[in-house]
Amino acid sequence: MKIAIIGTGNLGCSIAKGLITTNAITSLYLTKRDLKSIQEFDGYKNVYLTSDNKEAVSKSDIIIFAVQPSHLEGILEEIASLLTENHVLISTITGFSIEKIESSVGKDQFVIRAMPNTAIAVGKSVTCLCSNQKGAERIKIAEAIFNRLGTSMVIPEHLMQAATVVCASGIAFWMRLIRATTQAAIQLGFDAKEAQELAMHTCEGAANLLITNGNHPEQEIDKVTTPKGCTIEGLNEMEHKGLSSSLIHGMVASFQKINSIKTEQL
Ligand SMILES: NC(=O)C1=CN([C@@H]2O[C@H](COP(=O)(O)OP(=O)(O)OC[C@H]3O[C@@H](n4cnc5c(N)ncnc54)[C@H](O)[C@@H]3O)[C@@H](O)[C@H]2O)C=CC1
Ligand SMILES: O=C(O)[C@@H]1CCC=N1
Repeated sequence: MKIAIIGTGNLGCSIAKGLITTNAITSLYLTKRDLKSIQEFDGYKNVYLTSDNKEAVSKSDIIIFAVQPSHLEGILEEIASLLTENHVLISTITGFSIEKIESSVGKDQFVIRAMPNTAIAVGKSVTCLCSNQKGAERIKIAEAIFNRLGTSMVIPEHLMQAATVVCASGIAFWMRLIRATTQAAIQLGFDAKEAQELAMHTCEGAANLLITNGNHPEQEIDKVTTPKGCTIEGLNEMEHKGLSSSLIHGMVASFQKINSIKTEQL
């Protein structure tokens, strides 16, 4: 696959790492206005760094956009005349609708929106996908790319903002939970390195139990909570202090922020 990433910042670098380590490319063009911060990719076979978006587009078939929302429209205008019937356009841009992309490139291009997360760098992203009518013919290609880099789910476009909160911002939310459990483990006697190792592997184990067994979290909780034991004591104290409620409130606030940015700035 001849892939270009337009805007190699935090997410673009994560996607590039995932694509390179899984050997998923025939060629990979990485663009950024200032190439200094992406020199780590220089020297990889078939990987090209350029600040020329037009060159990247004309030499690639699959174009992944990973710039800030305010930059996308200008870039689409810049490259629109170079697009052919073969190009598949994949936008990871938060809050930028298919309709708005089509207003720059037309309805006859394959347009796909993808919402991955930074775990794509290690092949563990869950990526939500949707497409325009034409793009439905190429959604399998997008699924193939993102399934190599984790898992994917095709969803209706109206759920893309929610997917951003749950999956993309979700990485930051889970990091905070891991950090908090690490801090607790230090207070309970482990050194910082051991504490983080215990916290992150416990988190991985919990997620894998659900992924492998397909159970509801409460079924797994029931296996751990000895009556009158320490687990239920801790869980109930966390709930008295609002653990579930604060997570839900935080995610709803995040969702409201995306929707307000959409109407104010795009
Ligand atoms: N960071 C994340 O975890 C996720 C981000 N997103 C979305 O991905 C997009 C990028 O996010 P980040 O990587 O965090 O932002 P970022 O600011 O780290 O990266 C954007 C990059 O685009 C480059 N850029 C700006 N104008 C350009 C141009 N004309 N040509 C080429 N490159 C240009 C910038 O130099 C920068 O490196 C955003 O729209 C965000 O909503 C989506 C899912 C997850
Ligand atoms: O925080 C943000 O607005 C972007 C979207 C999802 C991850 N980063």
